[in-house]
Amino acid sequence: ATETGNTDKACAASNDWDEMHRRILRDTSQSGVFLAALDQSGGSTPKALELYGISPNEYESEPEKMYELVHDMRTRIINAPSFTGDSILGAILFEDTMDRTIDDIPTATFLWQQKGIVPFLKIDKGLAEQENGVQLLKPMPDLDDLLEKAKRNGIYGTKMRSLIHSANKDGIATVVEQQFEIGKRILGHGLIPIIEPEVDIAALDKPICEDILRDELLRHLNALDKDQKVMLKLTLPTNVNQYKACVEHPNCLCVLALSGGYSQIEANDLLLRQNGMIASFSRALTEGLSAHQTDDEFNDKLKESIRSIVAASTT
Ligand SMILES: O=P(O)(O)OC[C@H]1O[C@](O)(COP(=O)(O)O)[C@@H](O)[C@@H]1O
Repeated sequence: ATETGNTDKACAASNDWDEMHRRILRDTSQSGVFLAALDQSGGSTPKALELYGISPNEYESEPEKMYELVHDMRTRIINAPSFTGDSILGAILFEDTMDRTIDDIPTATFLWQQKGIVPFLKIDKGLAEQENGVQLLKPMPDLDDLLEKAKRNGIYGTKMRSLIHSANKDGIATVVEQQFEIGKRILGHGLIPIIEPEVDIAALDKPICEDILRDELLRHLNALDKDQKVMLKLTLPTNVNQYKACVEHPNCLCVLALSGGYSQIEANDLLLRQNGMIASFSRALTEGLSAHQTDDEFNDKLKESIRSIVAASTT
């Protein structure tokens, strides 16, 4: 009986994954939806909490409290009436968020079953030191275990962020190579990787970085097998339709845009010019939300932000 039960559970999980995949294929080709990035790591959470009106004094003496506070913020976002699958195609979670619950339901399951939102997991361990104008991903020694855990938790795909600071051809080539190498391991576990080689918006030679990056991305996309599909998550480019060839590439499910430190207005404005790119904003999504707002004020602000980001993601 136990064996049958386990098999049934495994089937249910894989049916859910297939259903999520159908949703991704359908909705990324239509546009008018976007991904919410709710995956600030331990390193970027203090800044996110500060912007939300919670100062480090409130948790400094108890490091674990920081994760509780940021989970409360994410729970408030996810529970908001406007945060549904109608506008939010997917949400990217930090591992700690996946490990926690919302209304006593594991976060990824809650997102999919109660909200119709496809859950993704941030799997990187942060950035290595800068070399050759770029920061590669730090080693991920437990990657295979983490990917299996992600699958058990009903996660559809993953994301990992590296960072490009300047137009160093070798550096950018190494970043993209590492992203695709790990991306193939992720595909091997039956998950869809989001390849995220961010270009720093302050890079002095940003458009040149973006030309080198596009060429490297296409080289690696061209080398994938027919059934190896990935997503890309990229800085909003300087040139209009910079990543058109990636958007149209058969191995690319969709091209997402990160907000990168641009304000919501700037990010939306830049995104509007890029046909086929859809938002996967973190800072530009949570801009203007505060722990000190009433629920009505919070929900109204989030609704307006979601409306504007949907409009910018529609081309
Ligand atoms: O925790 P990290 O790796 O510093 O990433 C911070 C954020 O960067 C992103 O990749 C992009 O976020 P922004 O839209 O704020 O640029 C998010 O997914 C993530 O929350």
